[in-house]
Amino acid sequence: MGRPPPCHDGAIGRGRARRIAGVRRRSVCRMTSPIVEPPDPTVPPGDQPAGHLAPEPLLGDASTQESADLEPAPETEATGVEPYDAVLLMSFGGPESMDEVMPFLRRVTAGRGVPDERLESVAEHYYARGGRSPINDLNRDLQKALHDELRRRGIPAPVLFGNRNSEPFATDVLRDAHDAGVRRVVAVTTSAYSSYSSCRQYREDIAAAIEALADEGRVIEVDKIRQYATHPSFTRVYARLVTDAVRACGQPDDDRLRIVFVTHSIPEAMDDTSGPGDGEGNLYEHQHDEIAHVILDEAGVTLDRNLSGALVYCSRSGSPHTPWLEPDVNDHLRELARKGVTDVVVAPIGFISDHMEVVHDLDTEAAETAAELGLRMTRVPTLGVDPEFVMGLVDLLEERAAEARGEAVDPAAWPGAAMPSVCRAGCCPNLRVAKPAACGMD
Ligand SMILES: CC1=C(CCC(=O)O)c2cc3nc(cc4[nH]c(cc5[nH]c(cc1n2)c(C)c5CCC(=O)O)c(CCC(=O)O)c4C)C(CCC(=O)O)=C3C
Ligand SMILES: [Fe+2]
Repeated sequence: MGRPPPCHDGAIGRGRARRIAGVRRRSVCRMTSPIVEPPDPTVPPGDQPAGHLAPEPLLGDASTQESADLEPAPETEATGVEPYDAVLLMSFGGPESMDEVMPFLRRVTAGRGVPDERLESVAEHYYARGGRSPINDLNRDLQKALHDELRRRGIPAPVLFGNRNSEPFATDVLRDAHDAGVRRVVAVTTSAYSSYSSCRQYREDIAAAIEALADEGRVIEVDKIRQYATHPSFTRVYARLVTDAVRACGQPDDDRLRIVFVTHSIPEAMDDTSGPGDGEGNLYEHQHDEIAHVILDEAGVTLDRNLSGALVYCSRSGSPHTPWLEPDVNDHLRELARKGVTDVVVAPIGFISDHMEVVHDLDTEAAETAAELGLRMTRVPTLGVDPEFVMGLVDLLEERAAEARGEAVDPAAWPGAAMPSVCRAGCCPNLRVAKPAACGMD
C-alpha cells in the first residue's frame, strides 16, 4: 500500500543517521521557558492530592483555599491559563484491583475484535501485580507536579485527573468540576504522538463526556494542548535521559552497543492514515522515527560516539492476520544478538510513564529475552515528573490559553514542525465508525 520505507530494516545510525543528522541539526530549538530554572524554594512541596481533584477545593469556601487562590493574578504579561478555569490531565486508565481487571480490558477492547485469549493473557500481567497497574498512581504524581508548577507561576487553576477507560472517569471528574463552577477546561493527555489511538480517540471521549454532561444540563467546554512529542521539553529532555543511560551502561565498543527506541505498535492501517488528513499518512511512525534520529544524534554528539539504533515496537494486539507496525522489540533483540551486539539501551520514547506496557512488555518480557540472549540491557527511564518535562507541559498549557485569548504564539518544536492545537478535519480517522470528536475542526 505504498508505505514509504522510513527505515528499511528499522536500523538507524551509521551512514543513514549521519546523513540525516546534517539536515536535522539545522532545525531550530526555541524554548518558551528556561529549562533549567530551579524550583522556587519559597513554595512548599504541598500534599499529595487525595482524590482526582487537586488538593484545594475548586471554587468552594474561600476560607479553606490557598492564599494563591484569593490573590488577584500578578500584574505581568503572564495571564496564566485564562480563559480556562481548570486543567484536565487525561489518560488511558488502568485497573487498581483484581476485580477491576476484566471490566477494564472489556472497556478498552469493546467492539474491537481483540481475541479472548489475548485478553486473558493481558489479564495475567495485571493479576501478577495484584490487579493494580502503576498508571493511575503515576498520573496522580504528574497531576501534583503540574499543580505545583502552576502554583510556582502564580496560576491558581486546579488540576483535574480523569481517565478514558477506568476510574476516575473523565466524564465524572468534569461533572464534579462543573458542579464546583468550572466552565472552560484545557486538557493535556498523557499521550504525545499523532494517531487515532493516541489523539483522536481521546478527542472522541472528550466529545462523549461533553455530550453526556450537556444532556444533564451541564454545559462545559474542553480544549486540548497540541500533541507534544516534538516539543523540546519532550525531545530534549529524552535526549538527556538517553545520554545518561549510555554513559551508565559500561562503555562497550560502539559497534557492540545499540539504542533500541520502543513505542506501542498500532495497526498499519492506523499508521497509514495518521496525520493531518492531507493524504500523506504515516505520521505516527514518522514522528517516532524523526525523534529517534535526533535523540541518537544528540547523544552521539554529546558523548562524542558513533551511536547506532533502531525504532521498534511493543504491545502488539489484535488479530495475527492484521498487520501491525514491526519489528517487535523481542525479535529485534534476537537479531542484534546474532549480529554480535552485547549491550542494548532500551528507550521507551512512546510512553511518558512506567505503566504496564513498560513494566511488563519491556522490564519483564524484553528483559527476559535480553537475558536469554546474554545481552546486557539498560532501560532508559520515562519522562515521568522530570521537572523540565513538567515545565514544558505547563508552557504548553499557557501557550494554548494564549491562543484561546486570540494572542499570536510561536510554538516551539524540535525537530520539525509543531502540531496544531485544533486538529484538522479528517485527521487520524476512526476507521471503524465515524464519531464526534472535540478539540478539532470536525
Ligand atoms: C498508541 C497506543 C498507546 C499510547 C498512547 C496512549 O497512552 O494512549 C496505548 C497506550 C496504552 N495501552 C494500554 C493498555 C491496553 N491497550 C490495549 C490495546 C490497544 N492499544 C493500542 C494503542 C495504544 N495503546 C491499540 C491500537 C490497541 C488495540 C485495541 C484498540 O484499538 O483499542 C489493550 C487491550 C488488550 C491488548 O490487546 O493489549 C490494553 C489493556 C495502556 C494502559 C497501561 C496500564 O494499564 O498501565 C496504555 C497507557
Ligand atoms: Fe494500548
